[in-house]
Amino acid sequence: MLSKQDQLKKLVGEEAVHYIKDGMKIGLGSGSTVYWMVKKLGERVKEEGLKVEGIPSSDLTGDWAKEFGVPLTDFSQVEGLDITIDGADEVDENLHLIKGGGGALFREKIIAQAAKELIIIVDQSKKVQHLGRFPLPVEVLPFGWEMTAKEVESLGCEWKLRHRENDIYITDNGNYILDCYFNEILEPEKLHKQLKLMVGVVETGLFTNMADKVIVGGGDEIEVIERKGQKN
Ligand SMILES: O=C(CO)[C@H](O)[C@H](O)COP(=O)(O)O
Repeated sequence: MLSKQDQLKKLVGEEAVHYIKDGMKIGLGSGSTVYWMVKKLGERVKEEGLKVEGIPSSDLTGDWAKEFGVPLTDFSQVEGLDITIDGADEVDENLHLIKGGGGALFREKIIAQAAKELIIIVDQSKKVQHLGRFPLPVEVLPFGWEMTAKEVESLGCEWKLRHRENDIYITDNGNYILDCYFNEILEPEKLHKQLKLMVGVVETGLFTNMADKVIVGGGDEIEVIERKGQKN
């Protein structure tokens, strides 16, 4: 029996598959909402003979794609993606996002940038006025991470080095993650740029001005929020 939140994740995950057309190259995000999207996409591939290829943003998503029969490719074979569908940890009123709760933010950003359209799928609990209540994941190089953490802290946050059980969490790229407690991020673009200037920072979980559509599940309803204005 799925929890109410998981029912909403399933609802929006399956809804997003309607935006996928025959022949598309698709960026496959990560997380429990994306799980439902990949599963439904696999059904369409089997039942309708849909010809699509996906690039997964994490090893786990790649495993799901194989399990559900979604053909995979990589960036040595394709020049770009038609669409990327991914979850998020927070979405603000301007469709800026925090991502990386599952630790896949770097590859998620690559597939988000490579796509003509980025669709984000969330349950209503992810909608916020300002980003920052969810700790911002920042992927950092293991070498000298302690120095990088001090630099990050100077921007006004507390941080925790992410662990999985008793071990340091290692991303699919072999890096560490600092979960940064800013509480309220009023200028996400500025903060992202400040962090990216730090030599030990690989990528941040701030996805600003990237989402084209956010599909939000709430109650029995689905709300589709479209971006206003041009992308950067
Ligand atoms: O950014 C992510 C992983 O790095 C996920 O998209 C985000 O954490 C949302 O996950 P879920 O759908 O499980 O709530």
